[in-house]
Amino acid sequence: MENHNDESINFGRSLIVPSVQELAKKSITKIPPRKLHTAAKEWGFFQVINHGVSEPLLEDFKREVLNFFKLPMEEKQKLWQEEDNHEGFGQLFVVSEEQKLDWCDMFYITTLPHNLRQFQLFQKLPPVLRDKLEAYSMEIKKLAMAILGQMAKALGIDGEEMSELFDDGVQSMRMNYYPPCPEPESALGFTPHSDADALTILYQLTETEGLQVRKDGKWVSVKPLPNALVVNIGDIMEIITNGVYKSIEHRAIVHSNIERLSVATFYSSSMGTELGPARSLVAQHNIANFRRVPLEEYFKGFFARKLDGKSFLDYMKVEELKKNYEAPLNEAKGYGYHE
Ligand SMILES: O=C(O)CCC(=O)C(=O)O
Ligand SMILES: [Fe+2]
Repeated sequence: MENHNDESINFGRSLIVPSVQELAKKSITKIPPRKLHTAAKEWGFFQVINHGVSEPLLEDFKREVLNFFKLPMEEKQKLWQEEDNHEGFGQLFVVSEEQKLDWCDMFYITTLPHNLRQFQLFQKLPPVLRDKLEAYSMEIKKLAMAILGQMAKALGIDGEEMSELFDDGVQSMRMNYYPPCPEPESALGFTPHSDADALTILYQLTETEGLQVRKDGKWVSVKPLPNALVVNIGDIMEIITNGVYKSIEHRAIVHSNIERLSVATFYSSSMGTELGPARSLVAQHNIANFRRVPLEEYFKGFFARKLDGKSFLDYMKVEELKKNYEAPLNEAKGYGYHE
């Protein structure tokens, strides 16, 4: 008898992969490293659902942050930034009177490790907010560690090196309030920038669209999904991965008739560590694309500048360093990087 299989046409084949619908029912720690790797490499931005941060906690934290921004000005004033420290209510990256400002009020606070906290500021927080913030900070650290662990696995970064870098990492939070703006076309809520940290986990508290990501030269909106968290790669991760993952420029736009709120939680490597490409990756790549500096020096340099795209990361690039060496010594110092 004739075998029909011999004649049947096969137009191609594909590797068998798991059902993502089934995968999505499990928690983030089960995301196959390859899927995460592709999202991190191609986009540098992705949303996670079933991330393990409980819905009641997200709701409670949201409510407390909304109330926090509704406090009367006299109350907020007690939590305002001081001349010599940028934690509290106010604005970041303002270095001159002439600079164009963002249409945004923010509250910035270092949450981890405990010894880096400004205890004065913590003590002045409304007690319920403080409780919820503690719980949220812990959960977000767990999530960040799970994602970083999976990324390290996908990249082949040595587990011990990763642990040394991140177990005691620096976590800070930036709560953003974007009020309605009378001229939304001529203002921005948040100027285009990449985040300085390793991994940012952003919680969009309102359903208002506003976050935009630069992808192939176009601004793409990140739609707020209920209970989802937005994850993005920061400059430190670009450096640690020796450039395999890239921090992505993003911005926030504002609207004429509606407010928007978000909380970005930044996770960086530990304070005592040196920032540079992971040694286990440099060994694989045979080249280091970024130089090494103590993390503290990197942060001080970052915060001393006006935010401007990804240009601070360029400073860390080895080619950039070479260019500097060719320049006369006084110009080479002109970056304003050292105190
Ligand atoms: O509000 C947003 O969606 C963006 C906030 C942001 O990029 C940041 O806080 O670094
Ligand atoms: Fe950001």
